[in-house]
Amino acid sequence: MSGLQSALMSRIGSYSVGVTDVLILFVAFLAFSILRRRTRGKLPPGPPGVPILGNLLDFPAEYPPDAYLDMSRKYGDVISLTVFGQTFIVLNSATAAIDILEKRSANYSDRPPSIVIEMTGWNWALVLKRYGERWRRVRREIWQQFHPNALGKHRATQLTESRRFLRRLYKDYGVVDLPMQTMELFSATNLTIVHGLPQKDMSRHFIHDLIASEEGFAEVFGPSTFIVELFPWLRHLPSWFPGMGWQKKVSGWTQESDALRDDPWIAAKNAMARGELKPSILTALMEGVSQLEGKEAETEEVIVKEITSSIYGAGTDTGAATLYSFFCAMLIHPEVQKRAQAELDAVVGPDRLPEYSDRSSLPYINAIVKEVLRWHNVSPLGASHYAMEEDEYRGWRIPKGSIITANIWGILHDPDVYPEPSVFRPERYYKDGKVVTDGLDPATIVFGFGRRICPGRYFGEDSLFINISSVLHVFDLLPALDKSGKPIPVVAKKTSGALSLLEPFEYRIKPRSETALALIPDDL
Ligand code: HEM
Repeated sequence: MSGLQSALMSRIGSYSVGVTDVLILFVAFLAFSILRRRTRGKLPPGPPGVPILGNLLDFPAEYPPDAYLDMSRKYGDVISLTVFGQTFIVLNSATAAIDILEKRSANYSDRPPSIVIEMTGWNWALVLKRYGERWRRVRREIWQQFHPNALGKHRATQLTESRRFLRRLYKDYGVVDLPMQTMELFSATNLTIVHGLPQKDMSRHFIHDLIASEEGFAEVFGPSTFIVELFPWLRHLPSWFPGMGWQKKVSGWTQESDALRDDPWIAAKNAMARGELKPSILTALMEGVSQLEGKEAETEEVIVKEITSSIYGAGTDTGAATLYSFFCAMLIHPEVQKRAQAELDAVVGPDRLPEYSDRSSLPYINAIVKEVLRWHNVSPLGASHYAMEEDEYRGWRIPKGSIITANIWGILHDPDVYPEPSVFRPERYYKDGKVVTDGLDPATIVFGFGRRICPGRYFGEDSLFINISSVLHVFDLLPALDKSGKPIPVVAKKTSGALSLLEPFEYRIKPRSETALALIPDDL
């Protein structure tokens, strides 16, 4: 049973008081919905559903993006599902996602309202903020730091952290697992650029905060499925009251969300007090705060914390999970690895590591970056958007308050658009020694749409470029061997969830030569 399905079921199951009232409400509601549907135009097609429950049982039990793509073969690229009067619209083609979420962004830039988000305080994170003044302010500040012309100032840190990553990959091979290695890389890069933390304060503690907060985040990130969303007054009942067990979960998630927001901030404040904080996004923003006093200063400080934590929260595990999938792709496709290394040998040569200035001369590496983003897209359903007003698309009605999901994974794994979608093939975007996307660039899809499009997209791609090129320049990535010395086959198995990871796989790492190994600085 899918998260949404089981949670909605449990909503029904856990409601034990006033069943008759609820039934009357449902019947009245059903009559009202049928009448409204008849008079106000049709919703986009979708499974027919059943009385009362609507499409509750149609929500996919297994990996939803694949199931939505299958559904779209029957009903078309825009499908609708309705549960208790809430319309969910799933967009399964780039055309529909761009038409609705991008071209009509003025109407679709809100996020679904959620009492659980309010209760947990998760709305400090930009990605969950409702559309409005606070969202605009936080987003503007983040964009100023990560638009294409601002990226140059971050590159020295990205390079240093990338070199450290190479060293740890080799030195800690077999001691620290690869998912943790990639998390350390992105965590350290962000904590330096965003918070200005000195090297000695880089702790796995912040990574653990991120991992610990994932369950609660996943729950609030998808449309929230708690009974309190239907009956808001339940939030005022004590947690010992029958049926209020969910409140304990919410309280745990609140603590985890607070820790993710506050821990790097506290570490930065401590480092500042010791005079050890480095110039960073945080120090630049706090300079502005230091000119203010009283309440105004307090409010501004909260905003700065929301900015810095939003970047750390959104930009660490997404990058790490994507880079992890790159390693998997290289083990499965040694021919891609060899072709990339030939390009690196020709352009960069044996005497140095790749630099950002090499990027335009490394089209095959750039094609790999695009294919990594597509092949294992880590945010398969993106973030939900919310229709602020009623709308019409291709003659269908999109009611005000509809929750709109772009099936990013489905769009990027549609065999009609990307033949043999499960095969990792950078050649999809590589022709005659150039990157040619022919309108198929995954980077225009994976980062979402419209006014809510990921503000870290250029920075994310920059990080992937430097790390992918550096790893391939120095190392051969190989499957692990079993006891009899045979390579262990690697299978890319994805996990379901708001952030999709690849399940762990074993690997070996081998320096391409002594000269290549010697390129990794040991004094960083
Ligand atoms: C491979 C890496 C990444 C992927 C696949 C990714 C994907 C996404 C997606 C799908 C969204 C939702 C867009 C929408 O609502 O339509 C998003 C939002 C966001 N991303 Fe990223 N992202 C990545 C890296 C980053 C990085 C490095 C940063 C920070 C520098 C970042 C910061 C954010 C923020 C703050 C939002 C919320 C934007 C808003 O709601 O207005 N992301 N990202």
